[in-house]
Parts: sequence; structure tokens; C-alpha cells
Amino acid sequence: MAAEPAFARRFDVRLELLLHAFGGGVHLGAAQDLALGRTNGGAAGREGDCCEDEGDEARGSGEHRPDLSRRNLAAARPRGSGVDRRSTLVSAARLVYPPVRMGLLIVIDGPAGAGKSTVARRVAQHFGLPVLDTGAIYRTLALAARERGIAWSDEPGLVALAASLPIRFEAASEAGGPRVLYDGRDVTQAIRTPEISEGSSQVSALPAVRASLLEIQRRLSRDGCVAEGRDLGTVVFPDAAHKFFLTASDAVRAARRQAELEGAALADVLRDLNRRDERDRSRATAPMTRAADAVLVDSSDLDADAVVAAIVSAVSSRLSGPGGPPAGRLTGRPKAPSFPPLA
Ligand SMILES: Nc1ncnc2c1ncn2[C@@H]1O[C@H](COP(=O)(O)OP(=O)(O)O)[C@@H](O)[C@H]1O
Ligand SMILES: Nc1ccn([C@@H]2O[C@H](COP(=O)(O)OP(=O)(O)O)[C@@H](O)[C@H]2O)c(=O)n1
Repeated sequence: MAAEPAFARRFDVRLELLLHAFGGGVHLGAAQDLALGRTNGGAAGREGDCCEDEGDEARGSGEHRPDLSRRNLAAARPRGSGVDRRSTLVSAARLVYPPVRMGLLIVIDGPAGAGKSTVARRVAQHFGLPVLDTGAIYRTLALAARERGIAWSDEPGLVALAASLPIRFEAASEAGGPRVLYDGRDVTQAIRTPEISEGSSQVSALPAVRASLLEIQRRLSRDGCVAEGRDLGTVVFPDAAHKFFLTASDAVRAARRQAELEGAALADVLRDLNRRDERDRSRATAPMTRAADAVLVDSSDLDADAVVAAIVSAVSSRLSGPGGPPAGRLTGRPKAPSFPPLA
């Protein structure tokens, strides 16, 4: 049974966004209805147990939190051919859980270079969901401020800018991520420079800036998506049923980022990354931290395929587990979110 883009909705917001899904796109704008172009994915079946609940001993927290360790992940790799596996799961999943109506929300937080964007796109593709790249919003705000001569420390100026930021995300090729348009201009590459990375971290540390961008993130995700960022599991979507905290060692993350930046010295990349992580972790408002109920995924020794398989498996297991999916997620509209105010 093919899923219909059942929820066309007009978002009357100034901040225009287009979420993307591979093979299609989610186009969202002030003057346009939401229309979902779903992928061929949409699987939500059980793929085998990969994930044990383990104490977070490494952090000494004493809390009982799930951890997708390398050992557990061995069992998470897909079995059989991708096509067979997918078609079986799609059939089963669509009978039980029509993907569009689920309002399935998967959040992935973690530090720079952990693999959030890469993994989010592929998990989204699997479930037929759009992706919400929250970091791109902060990055575009930083770029816009720079171009307009607004200091990255000018909180009122940044809030005013955020309120009328002409930003749009558009689906790009299947191989790449979404294109980011600022004032009609493609800034996809421009927002990924080290300078704008630093700026995004600075502007995102300001409480009023975060507050001004909070509601739009919730509205955009209301009908389901894979969202990636820093504070999604803790502040933006504390009620999300599927939370992951994706990380990797500093050295691994820096090496990954260096590979993306032509000619960058590893030491410089590592220094910038550490500085940004430290600011993201220590800011007073919505710091980057693992939610108590987020599954920890350490990708230091895992390739992206393994991480994707683990997350897909964990979500699928939860959806088809004894408790079933979370109430209010499977039929009709998702329950109205009730989120705490931004602290
Ligand atoms: N598990 C992984 N193993 C190896 N490389 C990865 C992995 N996940 C992502 N990458 C690569 O690392 C780089 C950074 O990944 P990205 O998804 O942009 O991270 P983030 O969004 O967390 O900053 C990309 O070039 C990506 O291809
Ligand atoms: N939900 C989010 C997402 C990003 N950010 C900020 O935006 C910056 C850029 O985010 P990003 O996800 O694009 O960064 P990378 O992980 O891609 O390097 C981060 O360093 C954070 O300071 C945030 O504060 N909260």
C-alpha cells in the first residue's frame, strides 16, 4: 500500500525551509504547501537485535543507558541482499505502520564530524522521511550576519535577523545533501567553511537566538523526520521516542573533517573542532549533551554503513517490540508536543 503525502499543510512562517528526502523532497515555504516526496524506503520492521541496554560505565554515570557498542553492532549489519531485505520490510512495515502517518521522529545529536548528517540522510532514506539539518540553520544565520555586518555577539541584532531570514533548503542530488539557499543564493558550500563553523557556534550560544529558532524546528518536524543537531534530544524534542547520540574520538572526527576541507592542516582542524565542541558543551543554554534516554553510538571504529544499520535496527526493533510504537505516533496526527520552555 503506497503511502500518500497525506499531510499537506501550509506553514505560514517567515523562515522558509525545505526539508529534503532522497529521491524526492519536502518543500516547505511561506507561500507553498508542504508536499512530501518520499523515497523508496519506508521500512520499519525488525531486523534483528543489535542493541543491548548497558550501563554507561565509561562515563561513570551509573545510569542505565543503551549503548550501541562495536560488539553489539556486529549483529546489526543487514542480512541478505539489500533489495530483498528492504522489500520484505517495506511490505511488512507498510501494512502495520504507514510511514507518512506515523509522524516518526528520530533525533541524532552529537559533536562535529561524528557523522550525523551522513547517517541522518541514510536513515531518513530508509524510513522514507525528510531530514532536518538544524546546524545549517545556525550556519546560515552566521553567514547572513557576517554579510550584513552584524557581530556574532550581537544578540538583539541576530534575533532580528533570525526573524526574517530568507533561508530555504532544497533537495539536491541523491548523492549529496540538501542545497541551502539564502535569499535565493546557493550557500551550501559557503556555510561549511571553518569561519562559518566558528560563527555558527558563537551565534548558537546566545539564548535569545536559540529561542528564536526553537519553534520553527518543532514545527518542521511535526509530521516526522530525522533531525540532527546538538540539543534535539534534550531541549528541542525531549519527547522524541528515538534518540541517538552519535560520537567518535576527537582524532577520528578531525580526520574526517580534514578530508572534507581541501588543504587544511589536521592540527588546525582539530583545534577548531575542539574549540567549537567545548563551546557547544559548556554554553549555559541547551548545551550539547547526551539525553538520558538517548542511545550512544560511538562511530570511531565503525563505517557509516554499520552506524546506519545499527540505528535503523534499533528504531525498527522499538517500533515492532512488545511495547509497540509510542502512543499517538501511528495513527492520525502526532500528539501535540508539549515541550518545556528553553531554559
Ligand atoms: N562512520 C563513519 N566512518 C567514516 N566516515 C564517516 C562516518 N560517518 C561520516 N563519515 C564521514 O565523515 C565526514 C563528516 O561526517 P558528517 O556526517 O558531516 O558529520 P557531522 O554531521 O556529525 O558533522 C563526512 O565526510 C562523512 O562522509
Ligand atoms: N541543534 C543545533 C545544531 C547546531 N548547533 C550549532 O551549530 C554549529 C554547526 O552545527 P553543524 O551540525 O552544522 O556542525 P557540524 O557537526 O556539521 O560540524 C554547531 O557547532 C553548534 O554550535 C547548535 O547549537 N544546535
